[in-house]
Amino acid sequence: MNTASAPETTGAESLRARETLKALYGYVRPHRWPVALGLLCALAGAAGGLLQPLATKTLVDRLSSGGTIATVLLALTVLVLLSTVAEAFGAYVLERTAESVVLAARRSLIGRMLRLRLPEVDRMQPGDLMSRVTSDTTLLRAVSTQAVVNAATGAVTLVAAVVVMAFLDALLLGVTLGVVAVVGAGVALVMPKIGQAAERAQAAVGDMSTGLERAFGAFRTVKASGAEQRETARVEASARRAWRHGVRSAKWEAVLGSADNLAVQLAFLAVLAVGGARVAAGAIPVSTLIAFLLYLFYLMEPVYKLVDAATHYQEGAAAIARIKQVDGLATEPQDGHRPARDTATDAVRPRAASVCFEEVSFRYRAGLPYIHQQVDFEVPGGGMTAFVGPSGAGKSTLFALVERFYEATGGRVLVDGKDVRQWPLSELRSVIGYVEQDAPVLAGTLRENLAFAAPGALDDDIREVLARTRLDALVERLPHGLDTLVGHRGSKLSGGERQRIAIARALLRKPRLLLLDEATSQLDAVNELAVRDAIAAAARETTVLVVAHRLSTVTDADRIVVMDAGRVRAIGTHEELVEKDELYAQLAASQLLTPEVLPHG
Ligand SMILES: Nc1ncnc2c1ncn2[C@@H]1O[C@H](COP(=O)(O)OP(=O)(O)OP(=O)(O)O)[C@@H](O)[C@H]1O
Repeated sequence: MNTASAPETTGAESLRARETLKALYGYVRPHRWPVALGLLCALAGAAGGLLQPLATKTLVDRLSSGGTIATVLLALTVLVLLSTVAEAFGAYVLERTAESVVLAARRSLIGRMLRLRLPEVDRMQPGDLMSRVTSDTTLLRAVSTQAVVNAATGAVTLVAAVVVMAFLDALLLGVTLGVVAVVGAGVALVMPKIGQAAERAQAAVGDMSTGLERAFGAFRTVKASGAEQRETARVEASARRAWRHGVRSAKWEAVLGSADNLAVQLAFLAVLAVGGARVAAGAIPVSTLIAFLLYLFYLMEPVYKLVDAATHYQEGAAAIARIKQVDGLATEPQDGHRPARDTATDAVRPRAASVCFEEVSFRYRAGLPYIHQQVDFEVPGGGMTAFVGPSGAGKSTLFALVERFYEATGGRVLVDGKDVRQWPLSELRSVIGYVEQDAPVLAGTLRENLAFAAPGALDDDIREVLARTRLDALVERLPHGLDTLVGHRGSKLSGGERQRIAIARALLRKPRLLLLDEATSQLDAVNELAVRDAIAAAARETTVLVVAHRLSTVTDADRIVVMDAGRVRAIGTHEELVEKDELYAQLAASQLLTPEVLPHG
């Protein structure tokens, strides 16, 4: 058997339990006073219940001795009313606090999500990450408040009832505890199964979100590929898995739910038998047996509360484990710099930034092949530098290293002569305008999209940039102008419009370094010419780096860097490279720029 790993597993589990309790305490701590108030109300309600059997005993005793019962009845009524009000108020305070706990957990998760490092997001599924915010946090609701209070009131009232029962008759108490202990042992065995099922159900909910996110992310492709049914089946499979584990958890919860009842019923029978014999023998009066039996049923409540608390703890522990997993993911450093520079109102004209790669090697993760090896080039401030080369050569990855989405495995990337790792991250990014390959547009209005990277942009600046990127005609055409909604991922716009919006967004930032990754690939000839003019104008005051497949768009560049298989092959102007670099000459020839250099033969 697997004896060697057994102690290790147990150790890890007990550590997990400690961590879970610590995390739980972390969630409850800021709300300790409302939780204490809820607890107090619950205890007041429970105390009312605890006194009821004693009052009943007094009532029976008075009846048997021919005394009046009006005062006792009145006291009983007041007791019932007060304990009901206390319980209701306590329940409200706790529910309110539970919502606050969920909010706090969500805020902390949301705050973390968008600061995650790119490599972490690469290896996680966005849908699963989202379900931790939307679904897992809801499981904290019960465990952080109701379960805490149930555990406390359950334990206190259980002890109080046991003490009173001990005074009534120690032997009967012994019988009761014996039965409860046997059932309790069974409960302890079942408990971890609920936690396990809950964790698997939550993971399946995460998979479900991932499946839906995947399908909506390529909605048109899904439809065009006739893949609706397959994708539906995929998501449904996760939904069924969540159902299966949910049902498994429900099964064990039902077993537990009946356990408290079973314990009390069995104890009732045992007490009835033993107690009956004791009454018959004259060892105890009948009123004591009645009071004891009433306490026995009263025990049901604290036992139920304890079982309920333990069940919620198991579910909550599963959610906490998934939430804490996000806490374990690496985030980008936060520095004091303003996240987005209000460049629109900057009085000082920004300086063009230089870029230098020094012997840079890079791979996305240990174990994966190297994308860059010994990449070495220098781009002075200003002008336009183009990166060309076959697909997969590592051109876009260069930009990812400049933005410090990923960090070089070896060598240094310098912006303005300073290693990007020495720059405060938000300051580094605030000097860069970046148009990524797919030119994403976000759901919202056109204005929001344009001002996304420069929230303080003035209307005049927006107008100027719109004209430079030839978007002014589009804005006039749109029903609500700049305030028109562009749809999910800009679905209501054409590909070329989306690209021009992405370029306008980057220009509006007035960057010192502009990174354009295949930014004009979807533009028609007229728009492309206009946008190229806008980029050329930007290159007079900014350093512009472009990745381009169509060489026609970069022949005017001040320098062209030819990349191949993660290395720099050659650097020069178009004319120089046509002369000196075979790969570039072939690329140029295949794009009909220089038919005379087509390979001979
Ligand atoms: N996040 C990532 N994780 C792992 N590998 C990646 C990741 N992004 C890109 N790659 C791999 O890195 C290599 C270089 O990609 P990159 O996007 O830099 O190439 P490129 O020269 O810009 O290509 P293209 O011209 O087709 O856009 C590719 O082989 C790609 O599969």
